[in-house]
Amino acid sequence: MSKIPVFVLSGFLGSGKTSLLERLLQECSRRNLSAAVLMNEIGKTDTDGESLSSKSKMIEKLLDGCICCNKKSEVVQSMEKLIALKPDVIFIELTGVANPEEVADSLTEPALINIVYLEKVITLIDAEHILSYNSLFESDRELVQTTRRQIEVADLLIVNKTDLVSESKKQKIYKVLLKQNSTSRVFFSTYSNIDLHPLFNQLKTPKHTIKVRIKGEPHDHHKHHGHHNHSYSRINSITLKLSSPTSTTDIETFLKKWKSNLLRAKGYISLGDGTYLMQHVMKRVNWERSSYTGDPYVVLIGIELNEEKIKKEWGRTVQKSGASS
Ligand SMILES: Nc1nc2c(ncn2[C@@H]2O[C@H](COP(=O)(O)OP(=O)(O)OP(=O)(O)O)[C@@H](O)[C@H]2O)c(=O)[nH]1
Repeated sequence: MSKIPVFVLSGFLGSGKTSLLERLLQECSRRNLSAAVLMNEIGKTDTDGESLSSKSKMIEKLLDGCICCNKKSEVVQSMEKLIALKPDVIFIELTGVANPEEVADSLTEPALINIVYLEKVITLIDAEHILSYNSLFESDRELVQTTRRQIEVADLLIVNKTDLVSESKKQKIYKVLLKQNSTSRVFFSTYSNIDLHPLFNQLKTPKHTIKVRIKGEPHDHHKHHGHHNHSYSRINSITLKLSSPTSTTDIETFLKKWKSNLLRAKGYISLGDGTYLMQHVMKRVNWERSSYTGDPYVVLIGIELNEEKIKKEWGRTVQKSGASS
């Protein structure tokens, strides 16, 4: 029996992993390949899963924690559930603050090693923000280290969001990436739109040996005297609910208040004329009409977000919207 190829999709918060996953699922369906997905979200709620559930029926979700830290023990169980469905290929989308090595390591667990193999670690790079990570996260060396490892261990680097940067910035990013990982192929894209043929054509010759190819120093978290190499350091997430329609201005004003502590926010929000998927990466906000019918919510992911303060401010924002709607 040939082993099932596993693609690990890595990259910092908001870099374009889900956009790539959607393209990969479309390509699988075009090729009549059944695809299973293991999704991991730091928060308790799963915004991306809503849009993906129409594209794959084989989805396992690990919420409220990071697959490479406190959820690591559950990876094997989730993978076994997916394997039982006999997919042709499995995609694992990591949280933006996960270290892909840890997941690669999980695939070598006895229960999985003879059934799956790591085909590729693909790391998405947010072209707009990558060059500011060092200064943005200067107080959090662990986070800087994680973003570096995501680049260093990648088999394929996709510099995404190139519509938001100049040609000279693209060249600068390319040079930085080459320094950190000289063997990976580098693609430039918008909305994670790359030529997927080479990725799939290679799958015609299934491999029979596990290939957990980690570049650089071998990493063994057991050597850290029992201290697991956590990737998400001081990152936390907060889920906020809202019952009445609000406005984009109120939400965006609320989001701005948390400045650089807020790295990512997403959720389904009802505005006057229907429900929207709101996506916020660093300072940029996108609103997209959605057919979501569940209860509206927003998830905030950031560095040491002050839950009490945020919930209080949210209360004021929601009340204001409620009063004016
Ligand atoms: N301008 C622009 N926006 C993009 C591009 N790619 C993705 N986005 C937007 O960036 C936001 C985040 O994209 P996702 O694909 O959800 O990123 P992600 O890495 O899965 O995000 P998380 O896993 O939630 O951290 C969404 O609003 C996308 O529509 C791009 O190339 N250009």
